[in-house]
Amino acid sequence: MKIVLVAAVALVDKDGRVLLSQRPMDKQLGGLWEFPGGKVEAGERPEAALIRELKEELGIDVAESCLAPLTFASHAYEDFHLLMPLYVCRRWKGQVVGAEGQAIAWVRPLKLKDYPMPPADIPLIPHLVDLL
Ligand SMILES: Nc1nc2c([nH]c(=O)n2[C@H]2C[C@H](O)[C@@H](COP(=O)(O)OP(=O)(O)OP(=O)(O)O)O2)c(=O)[nH]1
Ligand SMILES: [Mg+2]
Repeated sequence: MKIVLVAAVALVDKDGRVLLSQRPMDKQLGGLWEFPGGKVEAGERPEAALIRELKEELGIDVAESCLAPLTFASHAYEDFHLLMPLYVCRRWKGQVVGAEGQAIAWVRPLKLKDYPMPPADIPLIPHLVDLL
C-alpha cells in the first residue's frame, strides 16, 4: 500500500474557533470539510509544505515557529494509506480567505461534528476539543 504524507493544520482564532475548508466537489472526498493543507512533495519538509499550502489555499503567511504539532491521522483509504500530521497554529499574517474559491468556516470545537469531514479526520476532533 502506498503511503501518502499530507501536512494539515488547525488554525485557531482568538475565540478558539478552528478553520475548516471545503474540498472542491470534483476532487476525491469532494464537498467534505477538511483542515487546510496538502500533499508533501518529494524532498519537501512537512512544515514547508504546510506553509506553501496555507499561502496557496488561504492567502496567509505563517512562520514555521508558529506551527505546533498536535497529533496525526493514520487512515487506510481504498487506494492509499494516509499519514497526516496535524499542527496547530494561532498566529499568521494576512486575512484568511478561500483563495482557491472554496468555502471556509470558523467552527467551535464542539460543532466540528456538524461538518461532514473525511473519515481520516474524525479521530482528530476529540484532540481539538481537549486542547481548546
Ligand atoms: N488537506 C487535507 N487533506 C486531507 C484531510 N483529510 C484527508 O483525508 N485528506 C486527504 C484528502 C486527499 O486524499 C489528501 C490531500 O490531498 P489534496 O488533494 O488536498 O492535496 P493538495 O492540497 O496537495 O492538492 P493537489 O495539489 O493534489 O490538488 O489527504 C484534511 O483534513 N486535510
Ligand atoms: Mg489541499
